[in-house]
Amino acid sequence: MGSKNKLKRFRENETFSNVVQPTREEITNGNFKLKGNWNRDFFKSDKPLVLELGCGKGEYTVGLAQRFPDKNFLGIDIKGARFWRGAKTALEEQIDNAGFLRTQIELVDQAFAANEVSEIWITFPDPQIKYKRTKHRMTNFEFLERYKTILKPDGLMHLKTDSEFMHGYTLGLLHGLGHEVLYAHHDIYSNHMAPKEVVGIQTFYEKQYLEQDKAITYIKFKIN
Ligand SMILES: C[S@@+](CC[C@H](N)C(=O)[O-])C[C@H]1O[C@@H](n2cnc3c(N)ncnc32)[C@H](O)[C@@H]1O
Repeated sequence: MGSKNKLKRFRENETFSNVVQPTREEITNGNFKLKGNWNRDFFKSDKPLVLELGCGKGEYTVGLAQRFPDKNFLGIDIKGARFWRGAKTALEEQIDNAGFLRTQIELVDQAFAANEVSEIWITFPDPQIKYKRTKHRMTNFEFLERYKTILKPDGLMHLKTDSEFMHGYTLGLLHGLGHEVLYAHHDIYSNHMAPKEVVGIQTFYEKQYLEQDKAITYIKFKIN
């Protein structure tokens, strides 16, 4: 995408009522107004709050919001020019239970209060395979701890990825840490038992992997 197009999207994001773009300082200074108040002040409705981390264009945020009007969905990504797509679609189609937050996933435990979140979807994260990149892997121990602080005690986690490495790494970690795996499959489109929302929504990255005939994996789990 050209830089002119990006700038246009950045400007439009600023006018979108369903987009929040706080500075890092606004989140980390301890006074972030939306922390603990996402339903009351942003969605203006009291429903279970579901996050999509690394949402890209926001296919899951928008797709799930359409399928589950009784929940609120917030897509999070650092790249505003990407989620512009999902935000614009949600506005045009008047999907008022979908929104977007531009921030670093590392800050989730400062952007949300304890027990504020009911579910977290992680969709096609970069697997960060190299050893030195382990700290950026979105299901590593530190990230799981962050998710745990904001999730309700019975909160659900969903990981959808094409990466066999990410799938195996996460399963191993969950097993080792004694977390509860509720469902796992290494090739969801070959499994007729796969949950509808897992096979019924395809993200931008996912479509490219499917064209390359790659298997798509999924894990649903709880963090104890
Ligand atoms: C491989 S893409 C997947 C996007 C989308 N979920 C999809 O499946 O099409 C990973 C996304 O995560 C975002 N991302 C990666 N690390 C991040 C971080 N630490 N904080 C916020 N966003 C991040 C990137 O900007 C990118 O949009």
